[in-house]
Amino acid sequence: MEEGMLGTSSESHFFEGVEKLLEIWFEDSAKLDGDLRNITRIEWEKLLCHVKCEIISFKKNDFIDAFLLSESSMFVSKRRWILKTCGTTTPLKCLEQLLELAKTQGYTVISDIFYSRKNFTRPEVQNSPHKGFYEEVTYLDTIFPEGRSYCLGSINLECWYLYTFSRPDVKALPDLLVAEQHKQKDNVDADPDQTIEILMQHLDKDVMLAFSKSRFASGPEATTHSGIDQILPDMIIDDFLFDPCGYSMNGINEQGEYMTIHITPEEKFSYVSFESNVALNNYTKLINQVVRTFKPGKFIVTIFANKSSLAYETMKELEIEYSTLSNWRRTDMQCCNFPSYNLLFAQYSRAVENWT
Ligand SMILES: C[S@@+](CC[C@H](N)C(=O)[O-])C[C@H]1O[C@@H](n2cnc3c(N)ncnc32)[C@H](O)[C@@H]1O
Repeated sequence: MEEGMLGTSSESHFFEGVEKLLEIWFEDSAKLDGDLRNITRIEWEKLLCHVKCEIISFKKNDFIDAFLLSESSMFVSKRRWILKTCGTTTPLKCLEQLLELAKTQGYTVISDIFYSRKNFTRPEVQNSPHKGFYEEVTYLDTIFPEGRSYCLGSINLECWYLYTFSRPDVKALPDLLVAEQHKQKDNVDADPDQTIEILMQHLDKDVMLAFSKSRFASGPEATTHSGIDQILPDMIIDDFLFDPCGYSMNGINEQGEYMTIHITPEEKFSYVSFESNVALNNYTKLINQVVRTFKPGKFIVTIFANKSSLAYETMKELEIEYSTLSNWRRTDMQCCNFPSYNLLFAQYSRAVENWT
């Protein structure tokens, strides 16, 4: 019964768990009280219509507003906006509206933008402009003429795409540029920032059973049973269990950090993503815990760290330590230095069946 429930009941059933991830940082606002969190829920709902998803839950603290969406999550801080959406959503289509909303808060200059995603399992079911990375880049280039695009990993197998630009590389949108690009380069990275993503596939069938309505009635039950609440225990969790299966959670803590996990448990296309900006000087323990919680057959890790972050100097150590773990075979590893961020990309597949 349970096997059938997470197997495909109809051969045509498919859900693209792989998310499109947009993160935008604005330069300090020209308005004294400028804050993206002043934007009303109604405005966000209108913006999300362009993406084709809805808000299903909301939690906030003094630092961050966390929206759980029908297809993943949105996090809003004073000058940073993150949108992560899966399925056949169209997040790039809300960009122009986002920039208009940001302008109402005095945010007219972008300091960093990151658009990234893993290769889709079924790119042919996506909607424009997400039918391929080239189409996405062409669309982004019409808005940000100075962006740069990259592909990490193996272009003919598994890969991860990134479109980015950072000041001082890039200016703001031509029509939104204000004349006050007065910050010195030394101040650009005043806020430490790091983001880790772990994108997992071929997940353990028994672990995935927890993320279905036939097993648990609610998100909190699945969170506790699976051990998700132990990954970063200081996070206040907002979780949701979809019917008949599927799970999403956001966590926020008093340091203004977030975590988010999204689970597509169907056996034929199982996928779990973990993302957090928690500040750690070594991510090995966190990666091990996430991997032990979900038991994937393969996964990708990406870590972005700017020059002020704890993680910046230790990314290389992480790589050395983690590649020595005997359970995993590293199939790819690349490091990139961008103007204000370092990026580590690594891909692993399970070498042995042993989960100890
Ligand atoms: C919870 S969302 C999470 C997607 C996320 N990007 C991931 O990591 O897989 C997707 C899962 O929920 C299921 N689901 C059930 N009802 C859904 C709905 N109304 N909208 C989106 N997903 C739904 C999908 O079949 C899938 O297993």
